[in-house]
Amino acid sequence: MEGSEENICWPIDIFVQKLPKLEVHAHLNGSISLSSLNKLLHKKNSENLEPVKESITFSKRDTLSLTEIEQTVSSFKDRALPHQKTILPCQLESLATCDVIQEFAQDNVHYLELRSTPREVAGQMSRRSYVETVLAAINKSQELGLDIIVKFLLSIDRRNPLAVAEETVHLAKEFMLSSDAMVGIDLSGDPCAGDACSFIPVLSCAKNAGLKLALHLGEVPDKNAECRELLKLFPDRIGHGTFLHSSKGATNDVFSIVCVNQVPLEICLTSNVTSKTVSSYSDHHFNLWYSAGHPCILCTDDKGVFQTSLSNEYLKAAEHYHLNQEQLWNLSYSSIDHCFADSEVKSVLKEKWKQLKNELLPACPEMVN
Ligand SMILES: CNc1ncnc2c1ncn2[C@@H]1O[C@H](COP(=O)(O)O)[C@@H](O)[C@H]1O
Ligand SMILES: [Zn+2]
Repeated sequence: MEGSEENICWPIDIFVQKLPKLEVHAHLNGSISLSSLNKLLHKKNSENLEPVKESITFSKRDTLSLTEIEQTVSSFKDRALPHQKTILPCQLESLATCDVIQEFAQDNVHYLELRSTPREVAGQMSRRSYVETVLAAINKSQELGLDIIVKFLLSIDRRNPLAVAEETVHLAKEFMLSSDAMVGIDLSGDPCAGDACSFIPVLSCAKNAGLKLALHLGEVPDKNAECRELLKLFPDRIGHGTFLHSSKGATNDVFSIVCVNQVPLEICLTSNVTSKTVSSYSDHHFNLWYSAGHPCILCTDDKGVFQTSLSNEYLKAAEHYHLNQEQLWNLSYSSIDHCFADSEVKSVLKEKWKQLKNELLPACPEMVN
């Protein structure tokens, strides 16, 4: 009966759109939508229909292997770049970043953490200028008056050599001194590639400098040894954590470190099912962790590649795990505690959420705070 009363408030698809949301796991280049990509490609040169059509066909498929995702994500925009003779990589990055931020804002995301791997294009863009460009685009979006706070994490791609990771952390340390937006380091890339443990010293250096750590951990099975070592860093959040539950093959010590420390999990439903690291929504680890009261944050991962939105991820949680509107609101609200903003920003966000609550859940006076 309670459920039917809630439905009187808003239909669920409208509710999830109106719900104020936080996005904390979004890879910049995987978040570029097809419409944005199309726009960028046609900005100066209209001959380049081929790569766009290709991307659309590729990403409309229902499932993608992790390797295919890697190829799609990392070449999503790069495939188009050589055709763009009149626009510089930095300009393209800037436009793409602005579009991604605007799209999240339109989806009622009021706080966004973007992450991206600084990359260089010989003779045209250094890793440093890549970081400067994204930060400038973030500043620009803040000046446009969009109702969204944006932060930035630099990604270490585990396929890259240690020297690149060292340069990445060096850049993050340097830019955090001049920009409030620079908040942390992410470890990502093909989860089967490279030796993630070799990055422990550099990750530790980032943490000691005051940068937050969000690590992709246990994205694929049989990585207990790697997870055990990386968990010794006490990451601030875990990306996916698909195989970190004892019932998903994690050893008891690995499982218990995550539980005891209440390390928040960044949950990407569509991404995991599409990339087949999880066989179905009913088999998704979110079910296990959420029902045990473990901190979970719904995220998109690569909204462009997977053609999703954060509203859609909340809708999926409602559909597959029978979360009611009050639970969805609480899930979004509790995510504020796990974001990488300072306590002042968190207070501002909590205030905003509380104000919006009355409009969103008028018929739910029994709601918890
Ligand atoms: C699907 N699950 C995933 N697992 C691991 N890493 C992922 C990922 N999805 C994306 N990336 C990482 O993000 C990069 C693209 O964004 P940026 O160029 O950095 O902005 C990819 O090349 C990969 O390293
Ligand atoms: Zn990810």
